[in-house]
Amino acid sequence: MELETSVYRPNVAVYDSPDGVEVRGRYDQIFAKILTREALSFVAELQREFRGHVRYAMECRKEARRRYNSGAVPGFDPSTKFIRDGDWVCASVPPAVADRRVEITGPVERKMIINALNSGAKVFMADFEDALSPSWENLMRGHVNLKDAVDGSITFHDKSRNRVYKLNDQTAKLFVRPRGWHLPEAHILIDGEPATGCLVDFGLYFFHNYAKFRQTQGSGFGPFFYLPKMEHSREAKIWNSVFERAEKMAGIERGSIRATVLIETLPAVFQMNEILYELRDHSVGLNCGRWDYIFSYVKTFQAHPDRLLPDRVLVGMGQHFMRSYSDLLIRTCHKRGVHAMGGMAAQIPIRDDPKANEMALDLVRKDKLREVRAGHDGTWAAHPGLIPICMEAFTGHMGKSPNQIKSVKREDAASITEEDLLQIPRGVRTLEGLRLNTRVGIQYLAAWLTGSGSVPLYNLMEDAATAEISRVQNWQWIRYGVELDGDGLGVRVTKELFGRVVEEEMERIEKEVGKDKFKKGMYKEACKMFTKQCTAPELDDFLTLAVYNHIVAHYPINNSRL
Ligand SMILES: CC(=O)SCCNC(=O)CCNC(=O)[C@H](O)C(C)(C)COP(=O)(O)OP(=O)(O)OC[C@H]1O[C@@H](n2cnc3c(N)ncnc32)[C@H](O)[C@@H]1OP(=O)(O)O
Ligand SMILES: O=CC(=O)O
Ligand SMILES: [Mg+2]
Repeated sequence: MELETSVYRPNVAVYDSPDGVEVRGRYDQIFAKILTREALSFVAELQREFRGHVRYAMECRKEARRRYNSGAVPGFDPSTKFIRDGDWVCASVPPAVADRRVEITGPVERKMIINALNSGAKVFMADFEDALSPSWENLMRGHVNLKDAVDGSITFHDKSRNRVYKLNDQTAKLFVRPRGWHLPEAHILIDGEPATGCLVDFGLYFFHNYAKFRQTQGSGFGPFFYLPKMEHSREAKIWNSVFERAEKMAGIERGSIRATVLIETLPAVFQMNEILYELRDHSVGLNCGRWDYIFSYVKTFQAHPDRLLPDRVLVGMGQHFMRSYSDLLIRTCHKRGVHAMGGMAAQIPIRDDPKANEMALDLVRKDKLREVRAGHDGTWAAHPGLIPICMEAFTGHMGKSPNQIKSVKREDAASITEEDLLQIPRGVRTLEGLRLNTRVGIQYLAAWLTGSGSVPLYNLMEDAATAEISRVQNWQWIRYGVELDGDGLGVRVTKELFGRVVEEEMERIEKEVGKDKFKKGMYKEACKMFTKQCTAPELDDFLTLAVYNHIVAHYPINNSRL
């Protein structure tokens, strides 16, 4: 089926909502097939049952932040030592997803979904999170697209190239990543309050797709999910209860739904066993979400000027704290019988420069070889052009074995300590680092405000997680007036210096994108928001949360901004 959403006509129709549910997003008859009364009732049930737990978990995050801001550092919890020392394992891996050596990721856009499912990767992670700007249109179209993908009818006609896209016979297995616990969905009010974004993403997708998915993709299991940005096992416990609730509603066996949790916050690295334990009947492993992890390192240590990061480009997987995190994740997952997934290299193919392209591909190759040799069971690719390299690295090492869960135990990683996991990354800070953060942060935000959540910038993939690093690093350098020690000039970062950098980088952006695009785009608005966040007295928790209201469009009353 080709997707044709209708043109906006005010006040023509409203969604058939159950009591206490108000849909304030644009009406579209295609969206109405997703926002059915029954599906909305299911989302409302989830919201009513779990909102108190979510609120409490978010309060606990704040409390932890207060402790870190008063000088504490994250560490292993003595009260859950019995879980870390225990001999338990997670439920066995569903055969349909035993082999996940290469997973492609991408936003829930129609053409990309088809391309990703046809890409030759074992898994496609369809993203409502880092790679998606969560506007009403993007979210709802995403649900329509996923429903068509799961029932196999999805097509896309690229009119400019007169090319029709449809699914191959063999496709990747679908995982869906809902938003993090912290993001609201302002277009759906439940009992007068914005719904929890991830419960909307999960609830709508699960409701419409569980039956078909289990028949056609999961061989009796599923649907499958990725769970982002958790900081504590209590958050995993909520997901586990949500899954049980959904299984009950659907009348399917407990343990049908499976999820891989991204370990992408610093506090969560000390909770990996506990997170798997909470989800032990629903787990298919953990993943090294390296970009958010770096962001989280800065955020966690926002009040620790002795733990400043060097230039963003220097904080790679070779840094001791990053290697320790990946090694401990592998050991933990394999001890518990589940996948230890690697992460995303930021390089993407460079079409117009063969030499630069070869260098970029070589960096990806090295990153994937490091992962598979360390014991990871699979990895992420940002672009279909990277799949052959990732496949080659993993298959070259694993051969026909679907994974390394049983073969690589990494007992040596048992000696990894809190100090290893927190070790300050080494490297210098430069003016070019400040400039790059600024240039990338502004352009990413401009894209996000106009509907694109993942973009190519300077031959790298940029999404919400990588943009966060740029933002918080700038904030930290300004806040502590750091010396740009890599330049050898003794220059310190001040608000005035940053102001000049912003001006000059805006000029550069205008030159690079062209006057016309610059004028039509939201660069000036993005610049204002990014500058405000980088110079704020208190660090905002999330870039996308702070600017979310700018993409909220309420209908049918008027197209208001909250
Ligand atoms: C930190 C994290 O959370 S990582 C996970 C979240 N991030 C992501 O998922 C990023 C996914 N990747 C992307 O969005 C894109 O690859 C970008 C933005 C980085 C680059 O996009 P572009 O420059 O437009 O890619 P490019 O023009 O080379 O695309 C070529 C083709 O590949 C397709 N393609 C590119 N990336 C993907 C993808 N991830 N999935 C499916 N298809 C893709 C394009 O649709 C295009 O198809 P076509 O030839 O049929 O028209
Ligand atoms: O979600 C992945 C990450 O690296 O962040
Ligand atoms: Mg992430």
